[in-house]
Amino acid sequence: MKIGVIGGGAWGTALAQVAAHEGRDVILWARETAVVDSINEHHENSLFLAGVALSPTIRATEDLTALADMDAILVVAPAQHVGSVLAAAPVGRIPLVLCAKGIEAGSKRLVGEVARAVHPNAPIAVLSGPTFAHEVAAGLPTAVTLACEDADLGERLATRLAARHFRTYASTDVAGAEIGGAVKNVLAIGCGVVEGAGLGQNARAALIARGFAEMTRFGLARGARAETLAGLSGLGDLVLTCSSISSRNFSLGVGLGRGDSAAMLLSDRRTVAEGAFTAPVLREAARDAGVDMPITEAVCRLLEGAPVSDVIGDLLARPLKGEAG
Ligand SMILES: NC(=O)c1ccc[n+]([C@@H]2O[C@H](COP(=O)([O-])OP(=O)(O)OC[C@H]3O[C@@H](n4cnc5c(N)ncnc54)[C@H](O)[C@@H]3O)[C@@H](O)[C@H]2O)c1
Ligand SMILES: O=P(O)(O)OC[C@H](O)CO
Repeated sequence: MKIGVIGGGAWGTALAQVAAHEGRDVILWARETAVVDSINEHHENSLFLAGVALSPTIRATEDLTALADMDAILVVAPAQHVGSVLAAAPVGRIPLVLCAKGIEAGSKRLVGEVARAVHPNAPIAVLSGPTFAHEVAAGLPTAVTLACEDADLGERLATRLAARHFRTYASTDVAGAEIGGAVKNVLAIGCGVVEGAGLGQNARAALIARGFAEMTRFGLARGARAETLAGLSGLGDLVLTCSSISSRNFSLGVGLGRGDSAAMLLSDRRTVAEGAFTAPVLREAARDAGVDMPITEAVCRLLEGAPVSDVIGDLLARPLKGEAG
């Protein structure tokens, strides 16, 4: 099976490394010449995944047409750029496995909806779950959801993308897999704020549980299945990113919790914290759907510069309600 990867960040590189197991050929498209040169000359992505020795069967390119005869393409550009990058890619009927976690600003579309609009003939799958790139690249045990509406294709992709340390669990709930991954990034910023502001571990656990309630309300309103939201791509990833400073979203929140501005925290990053872009569009999408998402609203206010004490005070001052509400 010939695998193409679009995106030479940490996650695209780690997935290329998984796909290259057993000596399989993989072509990775990156937009940075430095990434292409680093992978081809030194078998390392020194910009985004430094220190990991990559398989020599991974070939990098800046030419999207090199992906024209792939059996599947993993799409690992940041969510806000998937549309523009895919528009330039020769996809046709090649299955696209979407690995970005976010919602497109402006259009409010999930990444799958973006991909379908650009390449209506390409089958769509979503790969998502608790997956820090550096752990996957190091061969540490990891499990993901592989969602595809076409169950047969989903099973084939799940089988072919799995490796000994990389377990894929097939699902047909594409929206559920996407929504879990997009929403958890926003909630992870909130958990980082709790950490940065020193609000304690009780508060963090409460935010994870009530954040999961928000994710579930929004997901069900958008056609996701509850079991997907409670699975690897939803709750599993929420727990991971809300518990570790390795998460870019969590670490952004830590900075906000300490009183730094989002503009300052985002300005010196080469890597992407998807939740910062997803939060405002998720807030809009939730309002459109009539879904109450107070933690998402709070994260938006923090990103917009509201003082931490005001935002936390307002969250705590909300009227008491039943847990199921
Ligand atoms: N890193 C992880 O552990 C991890 C794990 C699972 C999913 N993801 C998801 O994968 C996606 C990619 O994240 P990453 O961690 O690989 O990225 P990264 O933070 O390591 O690198 C940034 C990436 O953004 C790309 N980029 C920047 N500006 C761009 C533009 N204008 N057009 C196209 N691409 C542009 C860069 O080329 C680079 O590939 C995100 O949606 C992320 O949430 C990441
Ligand atoms: O570093 P983050 O916060 O983008 O999280 C990376 C992955 O999404 C974890 O599954």
